[in-house]
Amino acid sequence: MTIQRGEVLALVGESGSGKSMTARSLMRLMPSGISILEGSVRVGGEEVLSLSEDSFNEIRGSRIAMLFQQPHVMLDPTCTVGAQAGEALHVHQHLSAEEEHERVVQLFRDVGIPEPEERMKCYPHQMSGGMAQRVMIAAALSAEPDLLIADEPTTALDVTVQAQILQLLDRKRRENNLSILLITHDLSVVSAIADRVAVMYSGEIVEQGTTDEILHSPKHPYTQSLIHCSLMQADESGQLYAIPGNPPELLSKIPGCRFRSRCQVAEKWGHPEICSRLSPPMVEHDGPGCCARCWVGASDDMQAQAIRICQSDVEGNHDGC
Ligand SMILES: Nc1ncnc2c1ncn2[C@@H]1O[C@H](COP(=O)(O)OP(=O)(O)OP(=O)(O)O)[C@@H](O)[C@H]1O
Repeated sequence: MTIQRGEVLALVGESGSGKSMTARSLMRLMPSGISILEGSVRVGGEEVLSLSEDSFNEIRGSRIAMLFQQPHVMLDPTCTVGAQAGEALHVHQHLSAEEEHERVVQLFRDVGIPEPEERMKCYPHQMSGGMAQRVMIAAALSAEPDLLIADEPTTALDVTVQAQILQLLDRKRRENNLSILLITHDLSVVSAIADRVAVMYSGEIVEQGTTDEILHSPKHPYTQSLIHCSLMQADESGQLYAIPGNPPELLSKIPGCRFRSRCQVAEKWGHPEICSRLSPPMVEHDGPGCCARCWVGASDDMQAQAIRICQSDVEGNHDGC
């Protein structure tokens, strides 16, 4: 994924597809026992995956910040919210206690927390979910990061508070030219705030594009099914649409497309054996940055080559086209 300055990229996909783990990997906040085996993370062109833990600490919280789903779970119940919101300032900007206090008051005011001086003295349990999330946003933005990773920031909130928090994030993105990676499975949130969307399935990005293209003209069969599900439409028998089957185990290595066993498009397509045997290529559609990992949308040449490989019954490790 690439996120431009001031852009909101939504990362969507069903539960368990690996969205949160991807976000945590960017921050190097994986659960214990999990490590990054391969890949690359660049911030403003600088590769940060190879940095030492000390060097990465300079970036975490200052250039990349993270906002989590349940503010009451993430906030420390034994510390005042003012102290917690000032922590990144303390670590990264080395302000005096007085300057830090002033800055937190400003931040609280900026994110819409009324009576900030008073509220700073509160403990998390004394705040509503919406106010606690505003504290988290103030804390995350305190060191003026370039990128905010927001993992389901509104899922635990009711719809009116959800709209306020989205408005706040949208305003901060415009004011600070902030880039946001927004993780969600709520497509109404995507349409409200995202510029572009990346769709994840079973640990892989299977499609990327502008919000308009993904929501109104999705190319990948999984994205099409996801949007169909979100419409909550019942069929003639009154059944709500659901994607049949379950995703494969994330760590399982399976030949071909990971969505194959649930894909209704492959069934109707003339060459489903390709989908079962060869890993699909990422195919560009409708201009740069819009692409889908599916054989059905591949060029005639790519499909012909894949058919030849399948027909010649070569069993080697064909990865992609
Ligand atoms: N790259 C990976 N390598 C190995 N295991 C992974 C990887 N990504 C995710 N997992 C495993 O899959 C589980 C689900 O991943 P994750 O919580 O990131 O999914 P999610 O899409 O954020 O789901 P939800 O929407 O329910 O929060 C993780 O607990 C982890 O065990």
